[in-house]
Amino acid sequence: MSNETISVLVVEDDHEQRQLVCEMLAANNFQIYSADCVEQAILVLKESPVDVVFSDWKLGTLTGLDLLNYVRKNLPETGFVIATAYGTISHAVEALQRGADDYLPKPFQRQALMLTVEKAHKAKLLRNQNRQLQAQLSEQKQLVGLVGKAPCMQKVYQRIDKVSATSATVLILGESGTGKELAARALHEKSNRANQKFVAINCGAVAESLAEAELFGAEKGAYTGADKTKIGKFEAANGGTIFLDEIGELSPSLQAHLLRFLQEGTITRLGSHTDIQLDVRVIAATHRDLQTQVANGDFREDLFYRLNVVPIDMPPLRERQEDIALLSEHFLKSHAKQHGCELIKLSEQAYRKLFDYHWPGNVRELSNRIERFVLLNDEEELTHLPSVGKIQANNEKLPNVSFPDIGYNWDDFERFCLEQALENQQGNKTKAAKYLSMSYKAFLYRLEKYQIS
Ligand SMILES: Nc1ncnc2c1ncn2[C@@H]1O[C@H](COP(=O)(O)OP(=O)(O)OP(=O)(O)O)[C@@H](O)[C@H]1O
Repeated sequence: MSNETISVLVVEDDHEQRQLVCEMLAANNFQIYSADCVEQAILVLKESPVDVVFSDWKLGTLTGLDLLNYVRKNLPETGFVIATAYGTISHAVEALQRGADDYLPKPFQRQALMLTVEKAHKAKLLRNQNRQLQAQLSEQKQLVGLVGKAPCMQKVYQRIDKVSATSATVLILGESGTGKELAARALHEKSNRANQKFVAINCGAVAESLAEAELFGAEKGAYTGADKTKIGKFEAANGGTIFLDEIGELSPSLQAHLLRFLQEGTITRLGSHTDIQLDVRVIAATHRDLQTQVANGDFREDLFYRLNVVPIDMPPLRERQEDIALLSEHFLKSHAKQHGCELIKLSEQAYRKLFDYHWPGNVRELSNRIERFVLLNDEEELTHLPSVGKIQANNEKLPNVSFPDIGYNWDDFERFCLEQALENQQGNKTKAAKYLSMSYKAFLYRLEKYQIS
């Protein structure tokens, strides 16, 4: 390794020793700074941060460890070597534990001194490189994160920024496709749990009979077919974040379990009596109006308040028209890359039509439409968007349902629609999903939810 530019601060209270070490290093073309105590060393470092600090353990009233603490706190990348007296191996161990790169027992040979200083310098370069890579990575994360500059999105970013440093429970509200899951991931990635797991679960997509085991785990034999212990999503997320999508779909019994976790930080696996303490941040989301669900008695009020500590509202796309061009460009690029297609541009007329559309499926719909455009390169197809007028006209085609005064159970109604659609299409699920203008996956979710076979 070239040592032409390596700068070393030698900290030693014994004048002769200091002189000797400095001379040895200078003879090998290191750039030398020196100090005889911790205080002076700090002054030197403030003026000229060096590549490596070579410090004696014993320095008057303070020790090399005090200097090491200062360096790790204020100049964390700097290499650090500590020289220890013969027979004081415990000092060496302590220094390594506190972040020194190496230690050198006294007395030492010139060669050993050179090797250890070079080793500390290498460690410094690695830390430096690591920091640069981390910075690049977080830049890339931003690129795959939330796109949008509208003032209502700025508010979302500010909220995310403010709460990401805490472990507060967050409730993300907004229509389907507005980016609730993306916001939850952004929150996790900005938090100090970023290196831990982010576990997402759609509460509406798990059959009720399996939901407890899925979320909280189950002991072997807890239910038919449980032939081994199952770790639930909460346990899997320990140390990290759990994202509970469609929280409004949670059954009353699971609402009680979740409330207990939020109050006490513990869960119990199905079939067990032992509490398990966990450290999991909860982010919940829903496209439903939870307050109405509370008023209707479908959602526990106490749980609602526990979840609603910090609400984040994801604005619908029609309320941030200024972001449509930005998002379109983003999806043109990302889908072209994903499918290995040429990057194509949209005409001004096409953009105008996109701006005028009301986007009931929000950003997801825009992404899907642009993806189709990237694959088919058919601008006419992309801009052939149903107008608001047409949607209203469609309302006339709705079946004439009369609602009884005593109210109506939404779940019964949904089940009724699913069964009718299946009957109408002679049990063909693909056709029934199409009949209800629903994706096949969404249709299957609901069949499973209502256990319609
Ligand atoms: N601001 C945004 N920037 C870039 N992509 C976005 C943005 N918002 C949403 N998307 C994309 O739109 C799609 C839907 O987003 P997401 O799943 O986060 O929405 P959601 O609100 O959780 O939907 P649902 O309520 O249906 O679960 C995803 O592909 C996501 O990457």
